[in-house]
Amino acid sequence: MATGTLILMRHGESTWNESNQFTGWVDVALTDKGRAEAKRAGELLVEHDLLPDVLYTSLLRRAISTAQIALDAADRHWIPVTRDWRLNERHYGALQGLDKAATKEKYGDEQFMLWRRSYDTPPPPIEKDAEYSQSDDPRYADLAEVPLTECLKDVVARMIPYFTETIAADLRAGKTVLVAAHGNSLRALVKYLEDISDADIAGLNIPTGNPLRYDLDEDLKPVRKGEYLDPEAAAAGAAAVAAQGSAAGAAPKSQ
Ligand SMILES: O=C(O)[C@@H](CO)OP(=O)(O)O
Repeated sequence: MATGTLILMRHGESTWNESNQFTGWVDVALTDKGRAEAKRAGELLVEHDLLPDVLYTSLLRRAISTAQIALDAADRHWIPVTRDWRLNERHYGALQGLDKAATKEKYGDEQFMLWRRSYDTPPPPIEKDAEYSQSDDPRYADLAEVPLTECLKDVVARMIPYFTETIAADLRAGKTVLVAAHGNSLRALVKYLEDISDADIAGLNIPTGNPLRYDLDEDLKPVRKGEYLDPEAAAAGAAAVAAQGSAAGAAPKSQ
């Protein structure tokens, strides 16, 4: 018997996606293209008759704004919202703010890919008083410790208990749940849902602003692989994310 429906949505293009900078917990805004992607995502929800009952977002404005624009387009701007730091992007440590292509050039392909996509190698920690540190950010005042860097394994450790203990309750109640989050926090959740190995998860990239649908059984396991509502755009978007850091992967400028 199928239970609730889970929709995962990475935020639309951000200003630092456009400028090709490592972002992590830095709270950057959407570009015009990102806002257009968010609106299109909302239209896709309507076209697929997938109207969310509840929304979960990270504490970062690119996810918050994307969800708000998408839900507004779907006339579901009024649904209950829960925001939690556990859905935040992976903290990118001392790489936050750096240009991806310059970082790849400086440290080489192998180190660059280890930091970007390995399961358990975190980037170097950020200094607590660095420009792009979140150590003094009031939104994290309740955390015992604000991360100074994270690898994907660390994100799995914070994200999956939140999914199984909190989000799962809404899914078990039969609700359609929208989770608006980030490339790497959603990679952690997809890894769990689709039981992807630590090695294979390196090859998974999540495109911006394209809802990914999961129908779950009563054990909250997907009855089939996740399906993007716009599969063609998703394939192109995932390839563009994978190529970031190379000249060919530079994000096109939004108009
Ligand atoms: O910079 C980041 O925070 C993430 C997502 O934009 O980048 P990457 O895809 O390189 O992990």
